[in-house]
Parts: sequence; C-alpha cells; structure tokens
Amino acid sequence: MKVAVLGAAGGIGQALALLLKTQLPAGSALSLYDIAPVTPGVAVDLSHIPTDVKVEGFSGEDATPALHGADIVLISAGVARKPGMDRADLFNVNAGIVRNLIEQVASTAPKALIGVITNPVNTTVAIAAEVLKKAGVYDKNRLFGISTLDVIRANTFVAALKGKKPTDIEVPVVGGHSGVTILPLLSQVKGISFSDQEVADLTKRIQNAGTEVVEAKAGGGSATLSMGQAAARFGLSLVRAIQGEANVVECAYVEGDGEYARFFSQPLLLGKNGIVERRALGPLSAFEQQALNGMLDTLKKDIVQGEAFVK
Ligand SMILES: NC(=O)C1=CN([C@@H]2O[C@H](COP(=O)(O)OP(=O)(O)OC[C@H]3O[C@@H](n4cnc5c(N)ncnc54)[C@H](O)[C@@H]3O)[C@@H](O)[C@H]2O)C=CC1
Ligand SMILES: O=C([O-])CC(=O)C(=O)O
Repeated sequence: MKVAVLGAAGGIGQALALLLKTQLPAGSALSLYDIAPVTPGVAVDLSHIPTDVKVEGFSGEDATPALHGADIVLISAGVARKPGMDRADLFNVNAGIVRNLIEQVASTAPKALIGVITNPVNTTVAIAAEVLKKAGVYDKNRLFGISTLDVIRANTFVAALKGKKPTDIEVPVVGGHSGVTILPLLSQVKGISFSDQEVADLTKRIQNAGTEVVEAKAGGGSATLSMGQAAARFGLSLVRAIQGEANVVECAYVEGDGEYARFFSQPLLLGKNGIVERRALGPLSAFEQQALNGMLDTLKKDIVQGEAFVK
C-alpha cells in the first residue's frame, strides 16, 4: 500500500503524515511531496518513529517522483484562509495548484484513489475531475473531496451537547464543504433527539466551524490538526476498503447521479476500486429539506466555476 501526500510540509500535511506514519498497515509506504525544500527533512524526521511504514520525501516543482505506484493520493497543497476571507477567496491561487498537481497524478498514478483537501473543495474537485477527463483517465468512483472534518466536528459538538461519548456518535454530513452547503443530517443521529432550536444552533455551528478556527488562529491559518485527523480517518478508510474490508462507509464530496448537483457529499460504500455504492440521503426533516433546497444554487455555481477554469 502506497499513500502519497501532496502539500506534506504544510499544517495539514505534517499532521496527516504523522498520523499515517503511526497508523498505516505494516509494510506500507508513505510518500511526501511539497514545493517547500523542507519536505525531505519532514520525511527523515518521521522515519525515526518506529513503525513498519517506509517514508520518503520530495520537494521542488516536480511531484511525479512521489507519485509512482501510489494507491492513494491525498492533496492539501495550497493556501489557507485568513480572517475575513471565504473559502471561495482561495480559488485564485489554489485552482492552478490543484490543476497542476492533478495533471501529474493523471500521468503518473492514473489509477490512484484521489482525495482533495485543498479549498474551495466545492470547486477544486470539479477542477480535478475536468483535468482527469482531459487526460482520459477520469473515473468518478476514484475522486473524492474530503469533507470528513464536517463529520467529526458534528460528532464532537453533538456529543458535547448531549453528554455522550464522541466516538459513539456518527452524523452524516451532506452537500458541499462551505457555509450553507454543509448540511448535517441531525434527524438521522441514532438514539438522540433535538429541539428545533438545537438543530438550528448546531447546524450553524457546524457550518461556521472552519471560520471559528480561522478567527481563533487570528491570521495564523485555518484548521490543520483536526483536518489532519479527518484526512487520516478518510485515508485509512480508503486503505481498509482497498484491502477488502467490508462495510467501509464514509461521507465524501463526489460526482453522483446529479440528482442535487453534479458533485455532492453523501454516504458512500467504499471498496477496492473506490466507490461501490452511493447511498441515498434517507429521510430528511423539513428543516433539512429546506436547507438542501437552499444550498443548491450556491453549490452549482461553485462547481461551474471549477469546470470553466479547465475548459
Ligand atoms: N477540506 C477541508 O475540510 C479543509 C481544507 N483545508 C484547506 O487545505 C489547504 C492547506 O491548508 P494548510 O495545510 O493549513 O496550509 P499550509 O499553508 O500550512 O500548507 C500548504 C502547503 O502547500 C504547499 N504548497 C503550496 N503550493 C504548492 C504547490 N504548487 N505544490 C506543492 N505544494 C504546494 C506549501 O508549501 C505548504 O507547505 C488549504 O487550501 C485549506 O483551505 C483546510 C482545512 C480543512
Ligand atoms: O475554513 C477553512 O478555511 C478551512 C476549512 O475548510 C475548515 O476548517 O473546514
């Protein structure tokens, strides 16, 4: 099993690399790439941790040495938000970075499962799909926008409110990964009921949680450690699915049947070749149905921006 992290010297990349070094199955390879010259050093640093995971690091303009033979590629390269910015404000810089890196994935590891972390995810995943399509290697079952951070935040906030263990809670979060496009399906949390006010407050907090971190870091960046954990959870779920484990289900932002928008985050059954089954959203409360209807214009606009960038 080989996992490549692109953007590996950054805040997310380093946290993610640490978690993968300690949690990937024995015999795996972890390949780190970042434009920053420190990256081979990050790999040397991690290599002193006594696990049976081989780490290599590459820097400079060329990502391909890191990509040869990769089964999974996780991409967090790009710039992060500062207070006062929306995720969409990152488009100008990050669109080109994602295009460039995906071109290299297309030529070097065309069969890899790809997880895009770089914001704005609603748009960068559309860019990735169009670049892969242009290269003739697009498989919609192998490309994911990683929205796991919304899920783990929802689990944390619900557990805190209801006095439960966070590990016992699993909230499906659907839609996209910014503002109103983030929709936690609180009505589906097993064994817990919420008042209308709790639903309104929790939904708002989950939608604004990225901004909560951006403001608390006061110009020093956005979520890195919680995102490292979220990306590790998602990446390790892909690993378990590739290894043949049954019933691996995660929400992620993927191309589906277009019922709501071309790309939409929903529960997915994962297998050796990526998505095995896109699961239906299930019954929605009136609040959730309204929120779903209300997000679609924004989500579709975000997607078209990505498609237009490549065409
Ligand atoms: N999907 C999600 O839920 C989340 C996404 N993010 C996004 O993840 C991205 C990274 O965030 P951080 O790690 O905090 O940022 P960071 O600034 O700490 O790290 C980004 C890394 O990307 C590298 N980089 C920049 N251009 C590159 C290129 N052309 N090729 C290779 N590497 C390049 C930089 O050298 C840096 O090491 C941001 O776009 C951020 O908005 C952040 C949190 C959650
Ligand atoms: O808010 C940001 O810019 C980073 C992010 O996507 C998150 O923390 O959910």
